[in-house]
Amino acid sequence: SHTWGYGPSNGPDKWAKDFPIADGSRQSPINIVPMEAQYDPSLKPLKLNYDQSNAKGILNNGHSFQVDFVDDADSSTLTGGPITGTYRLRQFHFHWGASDDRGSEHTINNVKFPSELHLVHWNTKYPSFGEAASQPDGLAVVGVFLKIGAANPRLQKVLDALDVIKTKGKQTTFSNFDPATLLPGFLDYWTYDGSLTTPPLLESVTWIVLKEPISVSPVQMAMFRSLLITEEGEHPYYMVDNYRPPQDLKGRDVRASFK
Ligand SMILES: NS(=O)(=O)c1ccc(C(=O)NCc2ccc(F)cc2F)cc1
Repeated sequence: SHTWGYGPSNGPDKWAKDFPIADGSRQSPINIVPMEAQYDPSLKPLKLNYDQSNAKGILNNGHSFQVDFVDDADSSTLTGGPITGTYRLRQFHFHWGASDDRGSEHTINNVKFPSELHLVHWNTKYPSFGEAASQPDGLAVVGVFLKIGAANPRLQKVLDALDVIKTKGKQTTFSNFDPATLLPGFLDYWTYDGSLTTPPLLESVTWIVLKEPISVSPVQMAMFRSLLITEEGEHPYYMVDNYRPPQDLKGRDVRASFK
């Protein structure tokens, strides 16, 4: 069976065939309209406590690249914000475009950013990521927009590792990296109930989308686009436009942590 992707024959408009939840009631991403978000004074500040020694490896999975973390203890956690309890960092990854005018999954007033970072966490009330991924309160993903500007030195360490994971299935060790260095100065956020933005599109994600973007330079964006979705030896296709467009809100509320 041909697997899902972002091309004309296996892209987001085709996913509902194999994953009917694609047409569900709490799908992600969404377009965020700040004027329609409700300020919720009961929302707590986000607490992201990451241990840089938990970084394990970096992998090209054929539709993005991700940095995986050791998640067998509460050493890299997300607490506070809209969530109750403790969520453990599992991995972070990005989505990006073929050009700087697109690439993010969430949009703000229909404005697309060139890329979006996702920090994926799972609720420790469940025994594993896989278990949590099937629960309505199982996952929490922090989304961070990347905006074209000055080169981002903290991002550069991740990008420098890409040349050894060019093709699908390649991975290498990646250690001593604190993903908190990728976060903007202020952690104001919007939050809503949503889903994974790639198959299996499970409706288990509390989304926490930061208002403040981080910077990325055009040269750094070109490094994202040098990755391949194809395996070594296959005809090469570049990994670009690996973003799902915004989905219907279907009556959901979007809350803001700030006025
Ligand atoms: N872009 S996003 O942040 O919304 C996102 C985050 C994680 C995953 C994921 O882990 N997929 C594989 C996967 C692995 C195990 C499992 F049980 C479920 C499952 F989706 C997919 C999308």
